[in-house]
Amino acid sequence: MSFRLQPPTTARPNRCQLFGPGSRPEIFPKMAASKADVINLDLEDSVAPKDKPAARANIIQAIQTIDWGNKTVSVRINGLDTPYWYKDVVELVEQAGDRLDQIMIPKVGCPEDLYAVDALVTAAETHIGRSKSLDFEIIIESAAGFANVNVIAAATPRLKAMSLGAADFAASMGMATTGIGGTQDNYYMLSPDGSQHYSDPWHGVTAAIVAACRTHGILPVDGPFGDFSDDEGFRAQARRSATLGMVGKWAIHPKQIALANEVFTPSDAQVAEAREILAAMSEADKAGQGAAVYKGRLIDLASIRQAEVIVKQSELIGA
Ligand SMILES: CC(=O)SCCNC(=O)CCNC(=O)[C@H](O)C(C)(C)COP(=O)(O)OP(=O)(O)OC[C@H]1O[C@@H](n2cnc3c(N)ncnc32)[C@H](O)[C@@H]1OP(=O)(O)O
Ligand SMILES: O=CC(=O)O
Ligand SMILES: [Mg+2]
Repeated sequence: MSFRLQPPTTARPNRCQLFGPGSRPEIFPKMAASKADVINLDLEDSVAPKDKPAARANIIQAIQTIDWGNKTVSVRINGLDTPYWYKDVVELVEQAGDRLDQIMIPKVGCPEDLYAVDALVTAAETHIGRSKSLDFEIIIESAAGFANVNVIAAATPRLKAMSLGAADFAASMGMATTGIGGTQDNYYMLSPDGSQHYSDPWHGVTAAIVAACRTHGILPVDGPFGDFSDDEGFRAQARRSATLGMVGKWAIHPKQIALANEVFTPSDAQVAEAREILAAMSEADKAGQGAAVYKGRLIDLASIRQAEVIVKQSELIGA
């Protein structure tokens, strides 16, 4: 560990973020009744330009009137390259009330994007005397976002979570695909025997997001998987993200909620093994040893930190 200690990551369940267009208020009660940890009411790309004002009004009314339980309630605003975002911010802060926990800022490319939104949110909060400070989450979904992810992660203490947006990311990077996440047909390695092995085109940016997030105590989240008919494709993508350190994944259809919760909730077997490792290391400590053998493999002080990740995650979720 560096002399500069890694801060603890925001402590909240964030296994599944369920999205719904702000222009479809009839689904809001279903979203509230779902098993998603985070609700993302959308003002951005799932809402047609002519519907933006009505979507804002729908969302503000729904935040005030629907019982969202203990979910994190977040609204995705429009990007800073549009004429919509400032009204999104001002109307939400001034009218939505304290049940609004967070706004999601899409297509963030540099820390100054967050500085600008922070300045506007701070002014609006001060103007109305809002007692609860609004949190931010962002989407990394551009070449600039990828290139600047580390400085973006340090931009404001409001920032609590960061998602990978595979669709816009692919477009911005000029990737030859129309798929939203998952395996891509042409991204494979050829084995000596001629068989194809698929690689993960999202690996680089995923690892960069996780590193930036963990450095600054922010939750790293995997974004959308577009083919909601492909459960196994979703699971495979989510398992890769979880293995790399992400804490959850978006659901763009209710079918995907259970899949995300399944992958991002540590299994009983994982938790039991983590507890056994902690117990074995406790015994080793009593015997004056820093290393021990568990099921035929080395465990040492780093194994304690690895096991604690799983135990803490299960305790946070209450699994
Ligand atoms: C790349 C990105 O930016 S992704 C993020 C932005 N995109 C979004 O927010 C899209 C979110 N998803 C949706 O809008 C919708 O799920 C769609 C368009 C994909 C599919 O909608 P539908 O055609 O209504 O789906 P479908 O008929 O399978 O719905 C089944 C049930 O789930 C409900 N439902 C659909 N979507 C949602 C949702 N997001 N949340 C809660 N319930 C939903 C339907 O109302 C329906 O309910 P019912 O059984 O009571 O009638
Ligand atoms: O906003 C999400 C994306 O994939 O683009
Ligand atoms: Mg996007």
